[in-house]
Formats: sequence, structure tokens, C-alpha cells
Amino acid sequence: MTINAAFKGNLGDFTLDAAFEILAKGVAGLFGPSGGGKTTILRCIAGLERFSGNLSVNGEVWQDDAAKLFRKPHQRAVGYVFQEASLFPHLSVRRNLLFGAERGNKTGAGETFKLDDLVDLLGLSALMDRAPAALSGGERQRVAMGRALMSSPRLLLLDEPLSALDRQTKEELFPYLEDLHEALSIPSLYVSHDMSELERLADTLVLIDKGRVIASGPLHDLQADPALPLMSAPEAAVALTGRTNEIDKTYGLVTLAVNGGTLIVPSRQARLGEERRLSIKASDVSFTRAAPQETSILNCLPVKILSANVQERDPTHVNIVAALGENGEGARIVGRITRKSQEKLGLTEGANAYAQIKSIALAP
Ligand SMILES: Nc1ncnc2c1ncn2[C@@H]1O[C@H](COP(=O)(O)OP(=O)(O)OP(=O)(O)O)[C@@H](O)[C@H]1O
Repeated sequence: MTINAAFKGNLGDFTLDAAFEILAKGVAGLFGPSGGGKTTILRCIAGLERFSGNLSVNGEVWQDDAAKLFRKPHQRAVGYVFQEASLFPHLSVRRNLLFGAERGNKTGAGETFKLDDLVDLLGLSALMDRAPAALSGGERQRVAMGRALMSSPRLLLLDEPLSALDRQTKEELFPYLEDLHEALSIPSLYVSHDMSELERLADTLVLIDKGRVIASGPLHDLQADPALPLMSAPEAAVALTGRTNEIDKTYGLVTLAVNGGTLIVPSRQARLGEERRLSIKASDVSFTRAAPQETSILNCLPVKILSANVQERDPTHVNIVAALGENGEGARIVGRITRKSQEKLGLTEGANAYAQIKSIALAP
């Protein structure tokens, strides 16, 4: 599914002038600093805010100013999940979910989900007769997701669905989001200013700052682009997807085949052939010129250096983008090292090297 959006307008002093075209297959993350306009874009897509512009979702035109076309919110098949679950307080969990289905019947739209399937997927079976007031924050958010999905949306809009939750509850909710992502084919737009959430969930990314789109595309491409601000963030990282092709039960390790190499990762539970995503932090990557021997580091992968850029906020650091494989044909990773080491080893564009990544740093 492609989302083609362009919105222009003002909210008080804030100016939005954002345009993007994104393949919303799976989860597309809208990422950027607070106040940049992410929620406003989501509201424009849902039809809750009317700015001038255009919007088409999978070829269906929802807004076209030139043609004076603007679908009202109820004519857009979207499911909306807010920061704080807005459930009907007087209705049980079951009736809240069924309310979603009724709404869906009116908009008539995307894939129809069976109540039982969603209840299983979101782990709601023990909660069905409870009132929202008797639910924890994480449980409320799970019901809110279920209700949004019961309306058979073509597009799911999630506005920082985890931001009101404490760290532990967030961790508890993640597996549900990951399962939804895997089990349902519904495209989602997921707003967050926390990159660690999007690293785990997003396939594509739209970067928003001060009301403008600064880049959009596959998550991995944007993370490994030295021209974008993601790389200079302290927590810069690259998400890679791989398949388990070996399980070492003795040591609790699995081998993941990723594009251009293999990585050994700690894991207590694994199935052969399953797809896994992992995040490699720039600060966990180091480099050597010769193949290291007798090292405790389990992952030493041949790479080709693609770029080396001095970190703007701290010129003693250098961000190195390297592609896996001797010929640099594989996935890109990012390593942050001192400028001293970078100069000493001559790690410049075109150089061959080995990237070292501690397995422990890749623990889920
Ligand atoms: N009703 C309003 N009137 C005036 N200004 C508004 C209104 N709603 C939002 N704004 C301003 O518009 C800007 C964009 O807000 P928006 O909520 O879209 O940003 P955001 O990127 O989603 O931020 P956050 O991550 O903090 O939720 C902000 O500067 C905000 O203060």
C-alpha cells in the first residue's frame, strides 16, 4: 500500500509543510522531535484536521483540494489509537471491542478480524467482562488496539501508544505489537519520538522536523545515512533482520544469517529458520584491519568502509558506515569510534576491515 500525502497549514505559530510518499507495508514510523508535527500529520490523515493538500491511500483519494474533495473522518477507514486509551468507561472490554466492529460496519472497509482472533492475539480473554477502570494502563492500550482493529480499518494510526506507560509495561506490550505486526497484514503509521520503539517495529520511516519531512524510506537506509540526524544521536543504531540457521543450546546462542554475513546472538528460545530483528548500536561496534585472533568477541565480520564522518557534536568521535562482506555487498552497519583510532587504522572510504560486535551487546 502506498500513502501519498502533502499537507500545508498553520496551527497558531506552527507551520506544517509536509509531503511524503511511503510504501506502508507493515509499520511506517513517523519519527522526530517533540512538537515537529507528527500528531498533526496523523490527524490530517484521519481527517480530524483540515489543512490544504492532498492525500491518497492505496490509490484511493481521501483529499484533493483541486477537486474540492475531502472525505469526512467517518468516511476514512482508519483505526486510531491514541497516547492514552480512550475507551468508553461505561462499557465492558467486550462491548468496547464490539463498538469498534459496529463502526467498521458503517465505514465498510479493510480486512475483517474475528473477535476471538484479536482477543487471542492481544491476550484479552480474561479481561472481557471488566470495565476500563479495572484495567492497567497496558491492558487498556491492548483493548484500544483491539477496538481500532475491530473496525476493519485499511490503515491503523498509532499515536505514541506506549508513551504514557512505564518502562516495564512498555516491555510487556511490545510482544503484542510485534505479534500484531507479524500476524496482520494491515498497514500502520506509528508516531513516536523514541527510536528504540521504531527500531523494533518499523519497516519504513518518515523523519519529521519543524513541520517538514526531512527524509523517508526504509528504516535501515535512513539509519545508515550519514547525512541524516539519526546517525549523530547518542543512541545511533542500525536494525538488521536475519534468519536463525544454527542453535547452540549449550551456550544459549543462535546464529543469524543477515544480508552479507552471520551474527552470533544470545537467545534462550529460538526456532530454526525464524526471522529475527536485532539492533546494532554504533557504540557497540569496533574495527580492526586484520582478522582478530584469540578474542572474546564472537562477531568479527569482514566489511568495506563506505564513509567516515566526524561527529558534529563531538569532533573526537567518528561515525563509520560499513557494508558487510569483503566487497561491501551486504547490509550496512554503523560504528562510532574515536578519531584517533580511525586515523591510526586508516579507516576511510573503500578500506577493508573487520567489524567486531560483542554478542552480549546483541542480547534481546
Ligand atoms: N490547537 C493548536 N493550536 C496551536 N498550536 C498547536 C495546536 N495543536 C498543536 N499545536 C502546535 O503544533 C506543533 C506540532 O504539534 P504536534 O502535536 O503535531 O507535534 P508532535 O511532533 O506530534 O509532538 P509530540 O511528539 O510532542 O506529540 C506544536 O508546536 C504544537 O504546540
